[in-house]
Amino acid sequence: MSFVSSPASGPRGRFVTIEGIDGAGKSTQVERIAARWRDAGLEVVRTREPGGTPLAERLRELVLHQPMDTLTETLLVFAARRDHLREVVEPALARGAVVLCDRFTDATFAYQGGGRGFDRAVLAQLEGWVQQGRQPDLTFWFDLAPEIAARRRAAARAPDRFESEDIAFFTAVRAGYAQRFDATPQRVARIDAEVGPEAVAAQIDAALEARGW
Ligand SMILES: Nc1ncnc2c1ncn2[C@@H]1O[C@H](COP(=O)(O)OP(=O)(O)OP(=O)(O)O)[C@@H](O)[C@H]1O
Ligand SMILES: Cc1cn([C@H]2C[C@H](O)[C@@H](COP(=O)(O)O)O2)c(=O)[nH]c1=O
Repeated sequence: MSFVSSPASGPRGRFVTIEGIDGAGKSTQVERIAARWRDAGLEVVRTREPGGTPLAERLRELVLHQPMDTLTETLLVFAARRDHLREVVEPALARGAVVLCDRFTDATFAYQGGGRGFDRAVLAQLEGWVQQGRQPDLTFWFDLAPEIAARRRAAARAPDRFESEDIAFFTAVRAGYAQRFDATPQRVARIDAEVGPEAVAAQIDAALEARGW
């Protein structure tokens, strides 16, 4: 397994993202995915959005905990993303690393677009400006019923601004993910996240093996 292409074309890493509603079980799996590539000798950069740089982590604190309107929320997640891309993601991909990122722009389409009802055409414009064409090579979509995710969250931690939202919000976020992924099915591996951690891990392995990764 090598993600590094010939010297003539320069190194090229892989950008892998993990998505799903809060409580889907992403954090539970991420280190296992990273270890798979690390064990194969690859550099793995584990990161997250919003966040991943000192500036973006400060913006994350605001987005998760300060009251604000949806336009402000949207601009802050894209501002955090711009810094993260420039400082972490693009340099790592240029070195030939695997970047494993907990959430990316699909979350903006799902949460701000689906959950908050923000205009998707504006999101698409911001996406173009901020990302200059950068998209994940592979996205794991941890999909499960919002009721199950809510029970998991309630048992795990105190809620932030998003986690305090009701089932209707997370139903809209889930639909937002489904709509977003309809447009790019080839880059998305849907994971049935309602099953136990071992069964989730087996689906991830199968998706990677199906891609020769
Ligand atoms: N497959 C699973 N089956 C049952 N419980 C799970 C499973 N995966 C994770 N959990 C539990 O559910 C809770 C939420 O999991 P986790 O923090 O991994 O979710 P998450 O998707 O990272 O959430 P968030 O996006 O909000 O950070 C934790 O208590 C975790 O132990
Ligand atoms: C990238 C991104 C994230 N969000 C929301 C989704 C989650 O509720 C939080 C991040 O918390 P996590 O525990 O790290 O998953 O932020 C969003 O609304 N829009 C985005 O673009």
